[in-house]
Amino acid sequence: MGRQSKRWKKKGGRAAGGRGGGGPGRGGGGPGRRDGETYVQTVVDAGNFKLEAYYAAQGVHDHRWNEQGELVPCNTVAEFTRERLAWRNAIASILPSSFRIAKDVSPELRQKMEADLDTLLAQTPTLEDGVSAIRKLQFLPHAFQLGFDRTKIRKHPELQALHEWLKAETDCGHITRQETVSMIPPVVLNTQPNDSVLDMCAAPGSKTSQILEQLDGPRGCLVANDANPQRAYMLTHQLRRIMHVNPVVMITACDAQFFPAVTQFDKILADAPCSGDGTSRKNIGVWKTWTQVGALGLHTLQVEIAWKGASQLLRVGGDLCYSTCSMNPMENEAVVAELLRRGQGQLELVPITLQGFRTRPGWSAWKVLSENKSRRDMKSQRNKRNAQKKWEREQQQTTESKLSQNLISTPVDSSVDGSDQTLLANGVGNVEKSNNSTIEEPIEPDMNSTASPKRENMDDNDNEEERDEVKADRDMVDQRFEPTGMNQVELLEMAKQAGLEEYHSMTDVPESLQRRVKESCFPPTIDEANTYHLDRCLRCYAHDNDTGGFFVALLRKKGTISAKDRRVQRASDSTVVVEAEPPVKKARVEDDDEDDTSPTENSNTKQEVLNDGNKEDGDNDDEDVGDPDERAKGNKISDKDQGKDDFVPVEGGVLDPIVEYYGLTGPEFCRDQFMTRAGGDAKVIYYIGAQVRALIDLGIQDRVTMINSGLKAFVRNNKECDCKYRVAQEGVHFIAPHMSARKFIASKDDFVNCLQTDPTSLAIFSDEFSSAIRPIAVGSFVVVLEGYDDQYHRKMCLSMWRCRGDNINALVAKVEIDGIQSKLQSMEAKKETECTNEAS
Ligand SMILES: C[S@@+](CC[C@H](N)C(=O)[O-])C[C@H]1O[C@@H](n2cnc3c(N)ncnc32)[C@H](O)[C@@H]1O
Repeated sequence: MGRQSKRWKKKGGRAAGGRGGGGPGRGGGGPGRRDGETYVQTVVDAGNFKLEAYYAAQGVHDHRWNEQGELVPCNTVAEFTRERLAWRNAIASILPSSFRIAKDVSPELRQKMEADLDTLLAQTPTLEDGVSAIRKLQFLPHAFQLGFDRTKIRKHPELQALHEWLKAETDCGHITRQETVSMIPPVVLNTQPNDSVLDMCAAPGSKTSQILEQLDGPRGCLVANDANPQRAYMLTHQLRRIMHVNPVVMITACDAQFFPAVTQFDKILADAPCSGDGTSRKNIGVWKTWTQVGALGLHTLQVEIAWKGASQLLRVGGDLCYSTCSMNPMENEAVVAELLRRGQGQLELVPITLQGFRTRPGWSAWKVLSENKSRRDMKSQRNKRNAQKKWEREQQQTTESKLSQNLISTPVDSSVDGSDQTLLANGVGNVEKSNNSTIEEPIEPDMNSTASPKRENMDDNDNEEERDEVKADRDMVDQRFEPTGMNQVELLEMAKQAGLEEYHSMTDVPESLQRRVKESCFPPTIDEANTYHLDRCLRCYAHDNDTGGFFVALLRKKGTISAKDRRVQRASDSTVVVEAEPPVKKARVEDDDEDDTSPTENSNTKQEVLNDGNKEDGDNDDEDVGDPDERAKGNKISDKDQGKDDFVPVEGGVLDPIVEYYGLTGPEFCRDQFMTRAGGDAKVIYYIGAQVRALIDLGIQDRVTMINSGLKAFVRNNKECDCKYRVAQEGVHFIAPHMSARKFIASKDDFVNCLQTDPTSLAIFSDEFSSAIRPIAVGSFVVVLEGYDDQYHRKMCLSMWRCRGDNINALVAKVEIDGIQSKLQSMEAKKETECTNEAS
């Protein structure tokens, strides 16, 4: 695939995956849009000299791929420079889109989807020279990387059909958009269907959902944890959205380095919090804020998280995958080396390869570089910068408010160009007048800023002076970067110009930096390097596969690491390996689990059901969800709330009538797997995987905040019928196999007729189907597509409601109905093709 040379061209605000402010430029077309593009381009072009000098000095550009596809040293200045520019251009261009087809999509549907995609891409013009429209990722079946980025797909008229297709398939859960490099750790971890897996830093959850697909059955277990309860809660929604609700998942919120060792897992993913400089292609903040301090500051946390995983939470023989989206050896090889050092031979690196994907071997040597500034210096520098920004913002706001009053009350100034007049005509008075243009500075999510966007005057037509300055700045960057030779002295000189110093050991490190620079930051000794095989780690660079930057390593545990071994304390290091787990404060977060408004059941359907198809009463399950303000208090915990979210067994008095009504039986049926929430008054009954239940019995809930687990099996009706609980669509595929009552097999036509959001008269169904349904009492029942009654994983079951009168109603969200319809269509298409083939 030709590498995409496209540069940043997004409008301000949304430009780099950042959060956009309002104001001129939003909505496109106006001067703000043009300026936003210029602004982002300006930031990226101006670069971050420190970042570039740091990585040049580390040796990122020392190797290149030759024509035979081998990684060879750069032997000349020209080779080095070419390599550096290829890297620089790649990290400064926008990340192309990538996605994968979900594993539970049937082979027929997958074939149809891939054919649809081929057709769509055949109609797509080549938008950039040398950019192929799509490539299949060889290291993961049914994963694709497109030649264009998300915004281009959304906005380019000729990509409209592709955009619609991606949107529709994403909505019904058939594809998951995920960065190419983010797909690597689950591939490397190679989870088996019955494994127990811990994802230590899981939010927002792209890798979690991929692992979940690998588990592929009710016997495994996946604990997805994140320190931030809000993010962990988002993870629940994310998994729901892509319909990866599964009884084997438990979502927790806990500092991973203190995760309680109540059990040991087969596989662990430590996708650690990192400085994220590999994300420069979607996060403009990297260019503006990167310093080496971020990585140094995270090194200890990364070691502690991964060490906790490897030493205590991983079973002997199990694998831990450590990954970051950073290229920094402080966050990568230095962390892995420290794990191997502490493991004293009980941990080893496993060689990994990714088919069809260029990766570079991990390093055994690197430099420890830092600015010689104390925390206090850095803080005061930051404060000064923030004060300056605040002042600029205030000036800006004052000017804007004066201008907007002026512009509204006075005729349009003839110097204002046509675009601004359009804005005024549209009633947008909030326009900066000087230089006839405005610009929004994007706010990146990682900046934690809620301040209004700063604007600068950088109109590329009218402000040539400014543009020249930017160009001069860029030229200067390039000049500073053009080494005359390639030796380390020169590279270090560049780093020095950027304010960085090299330290060869802890004794070199000034006292003021000793809290930041740890002994474990330094490269291994020669003896250590010979046994660690750090070259088995993988480095992924943006220009090698047109992706983000990434690092991944796979560690296998060979033997037990005893408490004594774990109590390692490095003599010259202030890092203490924490043995005792401090009590984890449980946090309560907003939770809608008891709220029967999950996306899997549309409000339209619910209304019909509650009105029993006859629209007579307004008995509403939603009323019972508690005071939303109370529930949205964030992660503060009160004594009252303590343990309220915990999962507890369902009382016999509640479960027995359900078991009887739906005839729940069979060798696999296990009452213990039905649980409810302590504070939920049994409004929802969850179906929980056996291994997850075992974790609950081991007391995990006493040590971590439980965000969510299992899936909704039954939901209380508050409606007069023989059973208080109806089957929830979310769990129907897991409940139906155990049902011996109120379950009906439907022919394809009857099944299709069930797929309505409104109550449907039984008169339109076959005699066989309607005569089976008519006699049953008002209440919940389940329909399974003929031929799928022994293939529940194919998800052809519907939760239905027998209404009063002669109606039935599907309790299924519109988006899920669409998904099932598209599955049925592809099955039909496949059948037709087979018939045609047979006939010919
Ligand atoms: C790189 S992101 C993880 C991305 C995620 N694995 C995915 O694929 O979507 C790092 C995550 O670590 C979380 N985090 C930060 N410190 C943590 C800690 N001490 N323990 C657990 N999670 C932590 C952050 O909230 C963040 O969500």
